[in-house]
Amino acid sequence: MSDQQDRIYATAHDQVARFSFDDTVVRVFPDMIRRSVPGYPTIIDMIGVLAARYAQPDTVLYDLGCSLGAATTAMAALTRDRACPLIAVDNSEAMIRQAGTLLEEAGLRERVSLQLGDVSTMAFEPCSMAVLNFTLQFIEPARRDALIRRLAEATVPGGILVLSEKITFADAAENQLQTDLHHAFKRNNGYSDLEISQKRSALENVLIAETLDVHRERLLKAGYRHIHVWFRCFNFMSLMAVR
Ligand SMILES: C[S@@+](CC[C@H](N)C(=O)[O-])C[C@H]1O[C@@H](n2cnc3c(N)ncnc32)[C@H](O)[C@@H]1O
Ligand SMILES: O=C(O)C(=O)C[C@]1(C(=O)O)C=C[C@@H](O)C=C1
Repeated sequence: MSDQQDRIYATAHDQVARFSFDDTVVRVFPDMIRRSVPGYPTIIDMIGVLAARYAQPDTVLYDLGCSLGAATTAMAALTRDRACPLIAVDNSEAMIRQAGTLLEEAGLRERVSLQLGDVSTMAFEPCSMAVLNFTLQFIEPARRDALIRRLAEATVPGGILVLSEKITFADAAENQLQTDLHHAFKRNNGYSDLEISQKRSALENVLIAETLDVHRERLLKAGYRHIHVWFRCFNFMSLMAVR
């Protein structure tokens, strides 16, 4: 059900509706994210590698805004030797339903607690790794500080937050260049100019990107001690913040 090609914005819409993670998106999500986010497969693989290094026994591993559970699956595969419960959360019913099917097929339903919920209001248990893989950008900016602070408080010493985001740049020319290069990446992956522009309208005021400096300051203020950007391509990056 979820391996179809993304053609959602291929035909002209009179009015482009706000982007939402509904059934239509779920059906094409693996194709959409792979063709829209530069380096997405690498980022997923490396989340597994980071889990192998940072997962501490008897602490939780969180996948927050898990969509179909790609990061959960990568973390589970590389931490089989440790008693770390995995908790995967998303506030889209359609995503959670399909994630349940996929985790079942992968034989992971026992190990993973899949929860429908809002990550900006949920309570966190002591964790050694939390992943926000392209999720924070969809959370209201006014709620971001409190979420990151609560996550930092729940993270055990030596534990990490992996934060992947689309970013903006303070310098207008650089912002334009990186945005153009991202659009060239999408075009090279088969998206038309119409698809690119309609998707962009749909994401307006839904995906609210911030600069790397804003992310860095928020993380340091929340109590993370070190921040390492370990992946960047055009206007997409992933960092790890160490508690
Ligand atoms: C771009 S997708 C994340 C991709 C996923 N982490 C992965 O690696 O494949 C963003 C996800 O965040 C979820 N989301 C957005 N706001 C949320 C919130 N407040 N609480 C929980 N999930 C949220 C969306 O439903 C969507 O599934
Ligand atoms: O398609 C775009 O232009 C995006 O900004 C990418 C992005 C993301 O960063 O999450 C936006 C929504 C979809 O979930 C997939 C990818």
